[in-house]
Amino acid sequence: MTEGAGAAVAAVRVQGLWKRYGEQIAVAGIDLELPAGRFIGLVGPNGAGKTTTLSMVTGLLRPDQGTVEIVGHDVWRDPVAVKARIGVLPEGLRLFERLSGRELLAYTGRLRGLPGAEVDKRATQLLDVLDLAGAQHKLVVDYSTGMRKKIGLACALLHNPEVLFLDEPFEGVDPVSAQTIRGVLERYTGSGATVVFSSHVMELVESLCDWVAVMAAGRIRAHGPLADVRGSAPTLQQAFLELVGARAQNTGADLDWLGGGAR
Ligand SMILES: Nc1ncnc2c1ncn2[C@@H]1O[C@H](COP(=O)(O)OP(=O)(O)OP(=O)(O)O)[C@@H](O)[C@H]1O
Repeated sequence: MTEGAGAAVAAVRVQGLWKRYGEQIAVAGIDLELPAGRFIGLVGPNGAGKTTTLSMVTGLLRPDQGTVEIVGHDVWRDPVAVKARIGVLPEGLRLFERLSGRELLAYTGRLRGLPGAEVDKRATQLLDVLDLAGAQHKLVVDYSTGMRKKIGLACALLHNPEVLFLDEPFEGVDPVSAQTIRGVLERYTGSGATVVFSSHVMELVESLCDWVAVMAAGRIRAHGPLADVRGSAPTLQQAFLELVGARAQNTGADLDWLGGGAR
């Protein structure tokens, strides 16, 4: 059956995706379809394979096997079309440290092929909204962790992508900056764009996302609208612990020597 004319194209379609590092299987053959226009959380414990998956999905890391399509374009066969449609805030973000925030945005805008005047306008607005206007002429090397995340987000949003990928966007970010980032992302998805972000902070995912995919040991354990994945569990955290298994509930009872004071 062919797709009906009215059928929505998925923001991301992943089929049979594998990645091994030597003996270590980081991503074990995942299939996943992420709907467009949603705020999507990719959650999982440390080492689950989230970063590896996002790196393959955004064309930063070549899979051993499998395909990825972003709004209908193959990431590896049609990289230019894909890169024009996505924004990425990767883990361990590398920035041009010797540029100021304003210069970094100007440079990113020109790389994206935007006219200078449009880049200036958007940069001014983004710097303002993200509360970086006062630091726009400061070198990026002198930015704090939270400021780096915000300027990285501004760079990822500058060309108005259809799908935005964020790897742990709130890590190291203070509550005020987190609220600012959150506001920008909510406005962005409110206009029909898609956000995919990875996190292991369940409360954050639960409060932000309307769609989640749970990953553990390189596999997708559950995916769908937040309410469906949470099921009858009182919180996403509880549902997550049940999904990833009993080991996650180990409370360290064996560490009977631990308690402070030399014994
Ligand atoms: N470059 C690499 N070389 C070898 N092994 C790697 C490499 N990158 C990731 N791995 C392994 O692949 C697995 C998945 O790692 P990945 O970073 O994708 O997980 P994650 O879910 O993003 O974890 P975290 O939440 O801790 O960032 C882990 O077992 C990790 O040790």
